[in-house]
Amino acid sequence: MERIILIDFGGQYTQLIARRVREAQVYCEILPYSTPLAQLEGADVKGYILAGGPASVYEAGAPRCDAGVLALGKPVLGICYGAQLMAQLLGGQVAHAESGEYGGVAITLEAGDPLFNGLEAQATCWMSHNDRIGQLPEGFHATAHTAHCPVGAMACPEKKLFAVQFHPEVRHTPFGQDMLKNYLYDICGCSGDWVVSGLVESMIADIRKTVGKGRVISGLSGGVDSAVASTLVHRAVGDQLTCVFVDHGLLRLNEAEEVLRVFRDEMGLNVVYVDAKDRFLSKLAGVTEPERKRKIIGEEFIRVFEEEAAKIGDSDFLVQGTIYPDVVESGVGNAQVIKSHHNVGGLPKDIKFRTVIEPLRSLFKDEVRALGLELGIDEKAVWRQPFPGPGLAIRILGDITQEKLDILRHSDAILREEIALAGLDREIWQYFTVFTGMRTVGVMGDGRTYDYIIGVRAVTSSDAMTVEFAEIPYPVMRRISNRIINEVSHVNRVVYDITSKPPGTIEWE
Ligand SMILES: Nc1ncnc2c1ncn2[C@@H]1O[C@H](COP(=O)(O)OP(=O)(O)OP(=O)(O)O)[C@@H](O)[C@H]1O
Ligand SMILES: O=c1[nH]c(=O)c2[nH+]cn([C@@H]3O[C@H](COP(=O)(O)O)[C@@H](O)[C@H]3O)c2[nH]1
Ligand SMILES: NC(=O)CC[C@H](N)C(=O)O
Ligand SMILES: [Mg+2]
Repeated sequence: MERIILIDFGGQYTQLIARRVREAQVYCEILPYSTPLAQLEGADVKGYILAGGPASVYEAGAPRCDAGVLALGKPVLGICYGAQLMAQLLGGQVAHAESGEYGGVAITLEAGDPLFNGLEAQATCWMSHNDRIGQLPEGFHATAHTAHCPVGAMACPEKKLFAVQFHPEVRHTPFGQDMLKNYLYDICGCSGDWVVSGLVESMIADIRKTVGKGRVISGLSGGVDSAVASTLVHRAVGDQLTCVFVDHGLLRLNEAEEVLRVFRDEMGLNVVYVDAKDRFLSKLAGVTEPERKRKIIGEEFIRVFEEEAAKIGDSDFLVQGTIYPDVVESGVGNAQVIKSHHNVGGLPKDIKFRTVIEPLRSLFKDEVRALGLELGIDEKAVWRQPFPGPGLAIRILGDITQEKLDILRHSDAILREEIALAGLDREIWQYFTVFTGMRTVGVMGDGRTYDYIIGVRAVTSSDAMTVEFAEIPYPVMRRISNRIINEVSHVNRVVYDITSKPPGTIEWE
């Protein structure tokens, strides 16, 4: 399979570039800037993209990739920081500009540049920079400019080197996707062989090869990721697979019954239900720090899986439905640790399984859903809203008690019922309530109350990497708030979270 290597310099939009390349049906792999040249090469690599980043190339210690990528004879596209780095590595000059450009900017694209083939000369692009290329490297010419930026883009077509100061990957650069396609198809010569649905057979073959005659344990949560991962493994090795569904006491109302009904009864998977409520809750008692909670939960999951593996006669393989955002947010590579997802950053060091199988590790959620539909998994499971492995633990701020869990579960069930009644459950990516732990004064039945605030979080997204708060109609909000306050004891106030991601995250912890 052909691939594009995307070199990461810690920018905000690196993920987005990868998504856009994949949307154009070319597989894209993100590697840190520190990757040695030998690992960047490969016959299947059709080209490179150098991504953006917060640093300035002229600072000491600014991240640099091996300059050798520019001399491999394969196309390279620099974007923003990547463009500036290309200029600098090849002898051009980059300096701090008197005024930066942020947001939508008018740009003139030169005719004749293969990157801009078929595009209108006068266009709008999205900029986010304060440095600019002052002097072009030898052999380059400027191929676009804005009022404040004489080198809006540059190229040396003979060497297949191209660079743009703007961000083609964001939707606010309307011609961006067409430009990327020009790069991928005309310049890199890709044929577009990446379709998620085409992966099923090779994934199954890979799993079969890895597992051989061994036994496999799969962590099944009822979410789409583990449903797809488990189904792939089931197709590959049939009844060598045992799915383990852990009830850690942090599930939603009736969730355990529902998961067993769908996966055991309807889909016919071999599912072991483990009641681990007491052990999780006692390990978590009194713990308030979010990262501590995540690490405890990550470790306890593994201990339960190990015990179940021992019961079925030692299984060497553990399957997890880990997907790409879990890996990135856990700070693998250059990325910062935003939060340790229990299945990646929360894994203990001493884990008894010989191999952890994660067939979905490089996919985004919408790609996983496409695979799920391809595999014929129940539509309800495919479109189920994501639910984090640590469950309600990261929706209770502070320590976890049975009383708080009961309040949270009850309010969450009401929210889900009302969202479904309003027909909004497909539109909204995730919606849940949060136990804030704060108490306020209220008046109910002419008496004073001093009770808890429940937070409501509802967001729209396509991949959980960036989100907007959902614009739930006021009448629906009113019903949600009335019902929660009237029906859940010890709650006298409901607030709505209107934060996007970034700067917020979806979960509160
Ligand atoms: N209660 C659980 N029992 C067993 N395994 C679990 C449980 N919760 C999470 N896991 C494991 O951790 C992985 C990551 O959880 P995560 O919530 O990201 O994925 P998911 O539940 O499969 O899908 P979704 O993100 O849609 O909820 C799961 O794919 C699964 O392997
Ligand atoms: O399995 C999981 N283990 C975790 O530790 C975890 N933390 C967050 N999430 C889910 O990931 C998506 C992004 O969440 P955040 O915006 O809160 O980082 C959202 O869908 C979250 O619900 C998790 N899933
Ligand atoms: N978005 C970016 O890649 C910014 C590059 C560089 N830090 C600048 O300000 O120009
Ligand atoms: Mg889940």
